[in-house]
Amino acid sequence: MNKMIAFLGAGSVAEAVISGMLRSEMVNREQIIVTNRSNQERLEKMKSKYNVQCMKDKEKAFKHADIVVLAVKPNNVDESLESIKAYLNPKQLIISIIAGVTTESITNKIGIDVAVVRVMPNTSASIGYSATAITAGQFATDEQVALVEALFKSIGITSIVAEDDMHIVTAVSGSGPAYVYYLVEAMEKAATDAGLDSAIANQLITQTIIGAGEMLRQSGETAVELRKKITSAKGTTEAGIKSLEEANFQTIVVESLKCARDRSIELGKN
Ligand SMILES: NC(=O)C1=CN([C@@H]2O[C@H](COP(=O)(O)OP(=O)(O)OC[C@H]3O[C@@H](n4cnc5c(N)ncnc54)[C@H](O)[C@@H]3O)[C@@H](O)[C@H]2O)C=CC1
Ligand SMILES: O=C(O)[C@@H]1CCC=N1
Repeated sequence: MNKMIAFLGAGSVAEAVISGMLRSEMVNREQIIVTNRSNQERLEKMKSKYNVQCMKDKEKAFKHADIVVLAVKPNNVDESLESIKAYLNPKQLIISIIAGVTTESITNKIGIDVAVVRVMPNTSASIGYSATAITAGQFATDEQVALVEALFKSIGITSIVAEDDMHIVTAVSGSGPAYVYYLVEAMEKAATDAGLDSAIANQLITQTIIGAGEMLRQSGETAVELRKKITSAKGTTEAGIKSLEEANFQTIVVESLKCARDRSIELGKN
């Protein structure tokens, strides 16, 4: 891949995607340009950490880029696109990582018939473990979608989805790692409250999460089947699961993801 990729926004997800792509050697550091609104310190950090091209001059950054990656918060879409749209042209490929905002709305804001492909990766991109959903906008060709797939396959797995499904995808796999970390926080609290050394607790819990993830991937069994194998009659797991059931754990999780999905819909409307 010998294209120039310019990032609008240098936050958490931009860093995860950039570090993952560099790690995979899909692109090299000279192909990556990073811009931000005003945080010079952040650009300097990206420069020193990844040695990518960091610049304030948006004309220089975006005019000659082949691919433009939008990695700003949904509430910064209007002003940030306004600041670069004069430098964009119909031959470029726009990749939007922004939650909620449709490809149509981005095309309209840019004001030219340019290809927009919307993606929803997650922060595990930084180690090549992103789960990325991809959806194509009106002007994106099959070739451009294939290019986006190849780029994001370098940082994990990809799925092509209908644009309307991006809201639930954002709840499930975009925000998903945060729910897992939240569960880990609770497990660590339980372990240390019971007197276990925190470093030992962290090591055991981390490996437990990795092992469970790999079992889901490798065993060919469903989550229910795997759970049942651990749940001995009258045993410890049964006691723990019973307590989760009494607290309506599944309802709570379903409700949480619904809130995240609704928020994605709301972000798109605003
Ligand atoms: N953090 C995550 O795990 C994921 C985030 N996303 C989406 O990615 C986008 C970025 O999220 P984060 O990286 O978490 O946010 P962040 O707040 O860490 O980064 C956003 C960046 O955009 C920059 N920015 C704001 N206005 C700008 C402008 N006018 N010109 C240039 N840069 C500007 C900010 O300075 C900041 O560096 C959001 O739309 C979010 O929905 C998508 C998938 C996962
Ligand atoms: O919290 C957010 O809005 C973004 C979208 C998915 C993950 N983080």
